[in-house]
Amino acid sequence: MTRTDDSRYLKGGPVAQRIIASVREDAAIATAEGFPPKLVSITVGDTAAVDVYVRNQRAKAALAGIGFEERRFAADITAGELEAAIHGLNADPRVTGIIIQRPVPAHIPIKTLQAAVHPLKDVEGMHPASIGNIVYNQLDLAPCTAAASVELLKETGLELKGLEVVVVGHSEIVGKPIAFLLMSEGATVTVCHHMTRSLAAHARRADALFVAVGKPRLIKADMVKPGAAVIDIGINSEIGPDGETRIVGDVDTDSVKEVASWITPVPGGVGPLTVAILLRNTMVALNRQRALYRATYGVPDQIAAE
Ligand SMILES: Nc1nc(=O)c2c([nH]1)NC[C@@H]1CN(c3ccc(C(=O)N[C@@H](CCC(=O)O)C(=O)O)cc3)C=[N+]21
Repeated sequence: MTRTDDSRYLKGGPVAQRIIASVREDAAIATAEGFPPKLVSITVGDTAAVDVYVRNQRAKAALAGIGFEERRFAADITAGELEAAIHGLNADPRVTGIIIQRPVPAHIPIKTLQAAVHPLKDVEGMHPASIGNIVYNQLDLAPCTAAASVELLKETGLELKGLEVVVVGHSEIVGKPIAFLLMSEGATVTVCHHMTRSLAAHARRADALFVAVGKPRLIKADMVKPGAAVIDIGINSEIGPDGETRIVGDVDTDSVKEVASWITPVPGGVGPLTVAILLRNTMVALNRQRALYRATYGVPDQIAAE
């Protein structure tokens, strides 16, 4: 079976297209009503790791009718200067959403930057208040990669209530938010990480296995329960047998696909959906800003009725 025809592959592209089409309708209405959505991307220093992501953000934002502006800062900028730039974007009514591309240089504390983004403009869902909302089961604006991964699992049609899920990797931006999203959906979640004693023993019990650690082919066929859904969030570049650089995930896809019932390809799985969710989050942010605007300046019902 060829890679593209195999129905075991859970592809992100079609789901992303659906989301982008619906974002496009909402963005057109908002624009006609005088609230054009706009996303600002911040990259700091060497951006090789995020170039693909930013390129796709720009292309898909254009498709969706969302404005996109990239701000690049030199690696030696201070945290204070960056915070000031973020505060400027917070105060700019033309800016709907701000995304700080990771990683940033080591001398810049990423948490300080994430906390500097106004929660109403936090389209990436990484402000402490946004993460808090996830813990409190308010799920409509979640970190994009985590939300994309969970959305792909839902494409399988598996009942999430009571599902045995294992998440490998406990990063703030992927593993932890996935665990919270799935707990909210009623799944039984086990989170494994570099100190976990027997990764294989845990992984083999999973009906759905999420992997986000950045280790090529960490997950082999004998670590996967037959019939499981495997969501591969890894993005690793390596030199292939042909001498070309290629992107591979954290799962040994060729062997695992013989055991699993569903598996996300890399590329073409979680990645494209991540970008679509970012755009959807931008519309969620815009709607919250508009609600605040209405609450502040809208004509109260009693006066309107007179
Ligand atoms: N604050 C922050 N949030 C992130 O979510 C974040 C980040 N920083 N820094 C970088 C990583 C990487 N990342 C990708 C998302 C989509 C694709 C993507 O669209 N991939 C396509 C590749 C298509 C192509 O090669 O053009 C695919 O998988 O099919 C890639 C990479 C998000 N990240």
